[in-house]
Amino acid sequence: MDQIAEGLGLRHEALKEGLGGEKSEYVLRINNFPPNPQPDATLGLPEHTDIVALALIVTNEVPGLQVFHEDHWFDVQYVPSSITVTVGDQILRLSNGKYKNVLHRVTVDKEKQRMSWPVFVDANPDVVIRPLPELITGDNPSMFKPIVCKDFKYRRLFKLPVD
Ligand SMILES: O=C(O)CCC(=O)C(=O)O
Ligand SMILES: [Fe+2]
Repeated sequence: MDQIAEGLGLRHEALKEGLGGEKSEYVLRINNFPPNPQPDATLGLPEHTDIVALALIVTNEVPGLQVFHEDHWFDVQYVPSSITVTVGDQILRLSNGKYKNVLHRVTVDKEKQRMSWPVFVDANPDVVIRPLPELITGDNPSMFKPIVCKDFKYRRLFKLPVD
């Protein structure tokens, strides 16, 4: 988080503070993708962006994560002992669009079981998610309206429009 803040030319703590500081949350999800005899006809997870700030993803040795970039789906290589970091919707909004949320999906393997353990870095539910004031200038007006985190997540989960 500190490095991303630095990449935006901000104080190290700026992003973490924008997520609620010590009250930001870390949630571990365990995904199990059983083998599937028809891998081309099925997805483990359909395309989505994560409604959180960041995902830190650890997987077993079976590849499957794909990210969308410039009109193509790219396989994310499995690298032993590595953590894949993806940017979610909250960082998109806090960074006023400078860091893009990653559209991704998960494919299934014909023979092997895939497992993944993403840790989601999430804002405190009561924090107002808004572009950091340091990033708003005359040339860079705010691209997103402020919204309370729990309302944002509710609207995203139920596919309601969000400004
Ligand atoms: O399994 C993966 O590599 C990613 C999982 C994922 O995108 C998710 O749980 O939101
Ligand atoms: Fe995801």
